[in-house]
Amino acid sequence: MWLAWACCARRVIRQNVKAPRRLLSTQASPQLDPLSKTTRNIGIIAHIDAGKTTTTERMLYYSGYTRRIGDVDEGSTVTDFLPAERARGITIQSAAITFDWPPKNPQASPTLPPASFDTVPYSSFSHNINLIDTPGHADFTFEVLRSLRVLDGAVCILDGVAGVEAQTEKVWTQAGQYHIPRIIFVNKLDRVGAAFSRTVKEIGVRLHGWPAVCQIPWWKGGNGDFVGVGDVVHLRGLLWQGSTDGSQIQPYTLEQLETIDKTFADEIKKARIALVELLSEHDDVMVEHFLEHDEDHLAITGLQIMQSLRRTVLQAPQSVIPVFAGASFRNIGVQPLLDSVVDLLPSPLERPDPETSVGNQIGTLANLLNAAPKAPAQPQKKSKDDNAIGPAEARSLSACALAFKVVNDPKRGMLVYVRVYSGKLDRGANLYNTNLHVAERAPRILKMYANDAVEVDSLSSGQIGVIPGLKYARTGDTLIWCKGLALKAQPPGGLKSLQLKPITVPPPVFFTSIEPHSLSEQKHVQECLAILLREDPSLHLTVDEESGQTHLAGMGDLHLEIARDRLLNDYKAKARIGKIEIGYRETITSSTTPNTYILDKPIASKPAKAGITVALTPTDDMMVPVSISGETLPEDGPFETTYSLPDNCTVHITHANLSRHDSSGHKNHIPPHLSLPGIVASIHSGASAALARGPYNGYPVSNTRIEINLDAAAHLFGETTPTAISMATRTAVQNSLKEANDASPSVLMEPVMLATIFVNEGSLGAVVQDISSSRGGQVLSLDTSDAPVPTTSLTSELPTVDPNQIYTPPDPFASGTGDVGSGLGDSQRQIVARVPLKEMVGYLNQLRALTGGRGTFVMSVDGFERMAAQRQKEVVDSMREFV
Ligand SMILES: Nc1nc2c(ncn2[C@@H]2O[C@H](COP(=O)(O)OP(=O)(O)OP(=O)(O)O)[C@@H](O)[C@H]2O)c(=O)[nH]1
Repeated sequence: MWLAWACCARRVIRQNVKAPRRLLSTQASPQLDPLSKTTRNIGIIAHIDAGKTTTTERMLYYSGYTRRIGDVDEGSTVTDFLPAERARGITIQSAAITFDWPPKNPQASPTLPPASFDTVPYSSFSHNINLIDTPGHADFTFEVLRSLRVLDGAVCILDGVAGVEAQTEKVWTQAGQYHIPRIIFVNKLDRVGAAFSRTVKEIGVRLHGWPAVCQIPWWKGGNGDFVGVGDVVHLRGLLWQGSTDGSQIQPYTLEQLETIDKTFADEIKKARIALVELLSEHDDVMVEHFLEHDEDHLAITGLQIMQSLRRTVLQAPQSVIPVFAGASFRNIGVQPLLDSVVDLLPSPLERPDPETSVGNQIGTLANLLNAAPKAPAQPQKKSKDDNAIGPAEARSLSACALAFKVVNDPKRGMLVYVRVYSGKLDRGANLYNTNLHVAERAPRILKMYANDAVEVDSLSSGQIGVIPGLKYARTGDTLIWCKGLALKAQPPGGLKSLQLKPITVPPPVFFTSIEPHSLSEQKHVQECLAILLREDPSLHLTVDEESGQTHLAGMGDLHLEIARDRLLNDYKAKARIGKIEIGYRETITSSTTPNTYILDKPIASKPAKAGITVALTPTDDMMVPVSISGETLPEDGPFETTYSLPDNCTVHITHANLSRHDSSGHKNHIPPHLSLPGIVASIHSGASAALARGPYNGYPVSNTRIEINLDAAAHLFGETTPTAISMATRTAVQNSLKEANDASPSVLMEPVMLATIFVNEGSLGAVVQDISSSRGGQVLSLDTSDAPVPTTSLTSELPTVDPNQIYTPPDPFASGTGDVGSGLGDSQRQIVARVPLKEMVGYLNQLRALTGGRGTFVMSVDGFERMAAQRQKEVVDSMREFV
């Protein structure tokens, strides 16, 4: 009999349910919030083209939110909604969509979840899933990172033919750094050449974890026709009917399988033994179950196995990786995968508290809110320290949320996706943006269900939702709500500087110039660019105020190509966009003595006067990308303020007589309309503007320390305004940069990439030769992808896995046993090399030519390096050719 999945799952699972003797709940406080308890915020991560969007479309369809299955190849998917995504068949923006799994019965009245899930599977109750489909292309790594931040768990999709690919490894490691519990879905098992066994072994060695094979592929008659899966957890076969929408699944018990496909039934038993053995090594409770069941691997219930898997998945670091099988495009395997999402991945209540800062204090959100002294606060007495949160202030915080994504929806306008981390956010709340220090009202709150937006009254902690109509909030901003606080009022004490940990934005390595067709178009072009930047903080914009030239910089050529498409096609900006070029940096080679500049000219027809003293010093040669928080450094004394700027630059401001900690004496030194925070912020913005274009070749300036002396008596006047300070600083720094360049010419720094290249053994020699001779790269390591991969600093907590110790079922297409350790003739090799970015432009085509189309690679910025004189000359000459 064919059964719809939801009923079939319930029935089979119920047969297996027995109350375990020892119960374990990882939930912090299960009764706290029934909604959060039954919420899963999960992401889908993978290499490009592994099938993320295809799988997501099935998830939406089976959960009842779409009436037809969208097709990537026809451009009819829900999640890839940008025209640029649909045209290219790739995901660029991560989209967050909500659905329920198992589907809710629309006729049934709402019920509360069971008090505990100790005796029933989580998937026996409908859960609210917020799913984030992330891009696989390396140019959009930042999109992936900002999504990872708000996830509680992830499904990693692998292409069953290609196995563990370069980008998978990268995203997997990044997710591991955020301690995100992960499960794996081996997709595309219907394709000729699919190798489940090899893929599972690659999971072990490349992703540094023990694969727990929870499903094995069901190849009809043992040959290549993929028809379903063997469910190792519940000991059954699940057969999908070919050429249907996949909603009907035929379950077979082991006894039934014995008669129709004995080899398959035997393999499920072997897989079960391996699974119980593996779990017993990582979970003591499983050992107890094993002994209770007289050491019979098959007698342990499906629920006990699931609970054990869940415990191991939630261990940090995660060393057991549950593996599932399917072919989304053929509609096979998605429903059991969804059950596993609910059963194995954590609710928001089971996740660690987010990292947060208040001024220079760093801790978890709960810690910072509770760190306030326990004694009752003096109601009228205002906290002296602006960087502290007292008990009264902590109590006044009604909600704290992170804006993790801003999308300009063609129909609904600007949508800000938020995740609430504390409290409850109500419709109509006045949200204070602690990054921009502005407040704005949240007129409505939405949940995005596939194509429909549903209005809700509030979002509680752990929930993801969308606020439409916000004017300022950008991706990465922290939004707080203090109930009762007027829109124009500031939150009390340290609350106004409370920030959830920002995401590291990598330095941009490509740029293009943008020029409006006419002066009248300029305003519209600028508005469109502002939207692009609000959506994507990994784009950088610089405007040269003298020449009016605008440069847009980004992470990769595809990144800028997409930005160009959006600007011209989606937003209809009328502008000429230049060719995409490498973003070099220039750096000074000599120090300057202090120069004082006094600006004294009207600004916007009003008298303005301000002065500043500036000196420059070059810093280290090598530049390593670092995160720029825009915050002052904690080690500063009261009379100095240091900002880290992009590209290894710093600005150190000395402000004698003006203490950062005590403003009571400031009125004796500075005009009443100015404040020290406002002054240093203006100096910061002026210095940043000057560094955006260097005097040597117009590239951003790197590796420079700016010493600024603010002498209030000599530099501040009655006509001094923040704009005047900023302009004076900009000119002073520009003058000093010119002086340094005249004394001894600046040099160029070029982006150098860390490339990981996967090739077949036969092409190794040619690829290494090409990298090291023709491209001037430096090969750092050569590994076989079959050999146990040694752990690195990022994976050092994880096991080094011997592939021979991993259980796998036989592959129908395998030339041998699929034993990765046995050294197959055409095994994969991994080359890690440092190569200048200039030499990697268009590399994929060359790699494909050298490897018969089989080579792949990923790269990320490793740093910027000073160029040798000859190389620099070539670059400068080639640039002049285009002028
Ligand atoms: N044969 C087969 N093809 C599949 C399967 N799943 C996806 N595909 C195809 O693989 C291609 C890529 O699928 P997508 O779903 O766009 O992959 P993706 O991971 O979202 O790709 P990006 O968004 O670009 O990273 C499309 O042509 C799909 O039709 C599968 O199970 N079997």
